[in-house]
Amino acid sequence: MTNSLAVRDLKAGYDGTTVLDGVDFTVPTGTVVALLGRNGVGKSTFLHTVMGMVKPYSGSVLVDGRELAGSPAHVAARHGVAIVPQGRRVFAPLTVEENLHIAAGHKHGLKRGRSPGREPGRWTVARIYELMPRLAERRSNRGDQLSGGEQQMLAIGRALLRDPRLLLLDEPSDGLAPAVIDQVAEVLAGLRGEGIASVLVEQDLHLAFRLADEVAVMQKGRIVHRSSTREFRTDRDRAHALLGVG
Ligand SMILES: Nc1ncnc2c1ncn2[C@@H]1O[C@H](COP(=O)(O)OP(=O)(O)OP(=O)(O)O)[C@@H](O)[C@H]1O
Repeated sequence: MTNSLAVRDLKAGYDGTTVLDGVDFTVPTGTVVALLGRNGVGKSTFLHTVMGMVKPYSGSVLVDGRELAGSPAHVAARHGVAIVPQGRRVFAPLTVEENLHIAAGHKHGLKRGRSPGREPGRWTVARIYELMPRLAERRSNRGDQLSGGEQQMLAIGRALLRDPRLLLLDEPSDGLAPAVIDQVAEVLAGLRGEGIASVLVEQDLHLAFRLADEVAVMQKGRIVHRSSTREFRTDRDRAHALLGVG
């Protein structure tokens, strides 16, 4: 099986501090891998380093076989990496429609109004509305008039419009009510079959277990456990020891 993402001995941090202390991590093509771990172990830093927002000290980040370690985020974006950041940064003063068209514009070299049709792996604003009808209903609302769940959906829509082959999701459930988490989970589950590999950083274990094929656990900037989701969720003692939860 090929890997969409293969990270080797990645070291990174901020101003000389070490946060990632030799991370080895793979995402087989078309699969979802949940990256779990207690607060502050370096999960967001890992996503930011893969995306090119944090420059690594050393190590390798292969995306579809191409070395991206140390490349800036726009290069990673061009090679099919997209991130849905924690806190779902959408443009507050712009409408849903404008937010989506800006993301789509990046892809089409700012040639607006052209629809590339329904090619597999190609996302259009119309397809985003199909996947998330709630966004279609709210298309004229500004980003800051949306609920947390709607903002999360908009952030997911913006990332998809980059046609990612590797999607980095940073705590999509953060700050959302359980019923809303369910809606977001349904959207993410709907991406199955789209050929997108994902890294899902998530504190909500129910969501992680529902979406992920495999589970990795980070402690102190290293991956200390890797298994199938099925194996991990049935081994409560291990989950408790690694994450401090039952
Ligand atoms: N921009 C930054 N500048 C300096 N230090 C940072 C920065 N971002 C994160 N850190 C530090 O890096 C360490 C790891 O943080 P990170 O956000 O990657 O952890 P995390 O596992 O994602 O935790 P959480 O679930 O709380 O987001 C922490 O000690 C944090 O304070």
